[in-house]
Amino acid sequence: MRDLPRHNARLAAENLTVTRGGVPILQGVSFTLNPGEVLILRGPNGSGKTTLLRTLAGLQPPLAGEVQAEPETITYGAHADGLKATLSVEENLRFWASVHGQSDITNAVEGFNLAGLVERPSANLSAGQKRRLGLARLLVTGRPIWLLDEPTVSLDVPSVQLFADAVRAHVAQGGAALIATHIDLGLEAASFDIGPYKADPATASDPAHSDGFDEAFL
Ligand SMILES: Nc1ncnc2c1ncn2[C@@H]1O[C@H](COP(=O)(O)OP(=O)(O)OP(=O)(O)O)[C@@H](O)[C@H]1O
Repeated sequence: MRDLPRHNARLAAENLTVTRGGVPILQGVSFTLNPGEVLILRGPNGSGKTTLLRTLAGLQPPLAGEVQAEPETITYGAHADGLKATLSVEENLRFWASVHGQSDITNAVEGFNLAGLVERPSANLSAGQKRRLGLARLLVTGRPIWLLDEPTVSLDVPSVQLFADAVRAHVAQGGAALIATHIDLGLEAASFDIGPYKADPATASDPAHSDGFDEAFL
C-alpha cells in the first residue's frame, strides 16, 4: 500500500482571480482542501472550472490571490489523456512512474482493470480504455493532491466505479481530491460551487497581465 505524506495533502486558495485569454473569469475564490477530503467542483459549462484547476495546478498564474500547497504535492488530470501513443500500457505507466521517482505500477494496473491490456500500444485502446490508463497514472505519481477535470468522460458504469474506488482509497490514505464533474460519483464529498465567484465583466482585462493571445487548453 502506498504511504502518502498525510500532512502534505492540503491546498488552499486565497482570494484567487483566474483568467482565460487575459480576461478574468472568476474572482475572490477561496477554499481549503484538506487531507482525506474529496471536493466536487460544480459549475455549468464555461463557468471556469478548467481555468481554476489549471491555476491551482500551477499551469497558469492567478491575476490576484494565492495558491498554497507544498511543492510537488499536486497532480493534474486534464481533459486530454496525454498518453504516449506508441508506448504500451505498461510502458506508459512505467514512464510516468519514473518521472515521479516511483517504480511500482501494480496498484495502477489492478485498480483500473488494465491487466489484460498491458502490452497494447495506447494508440490502439478504446476511448474508455485510454481514459482508464490516464487515470491509472494518478496512482503512480505518489502525489497526494489530485486535481481532476471531468475524469469520467468516456467511462462506462463499472469503470466509473473503479475510479470512485481509487479516489476512496486515495483519501483513506491521507490524499485529497478536487474533481470537476457533472455526474454523481457516489463519493462522500462536499461540493464547491464556483457560481458565486463569476468575475464582474466590468473588471476589464489588465493588459499588464494579459496573455496577449487566444489561449488553447490542451
Ligand atoms: N481559447 C479561449 N480563449 C479565451 N477564453 C476562452 C477560450 N476558450 C474558452 N474560453 C472561455 O473561458 C471561460 C471558462 O472556460 P473553462 O473551460 O474554464 O470552463 P469550464 O467550467 O471548465 O467549462 P466546461 O464545463 O464546458 O468544461 C468560458 O466562458 C469560455 O468561453
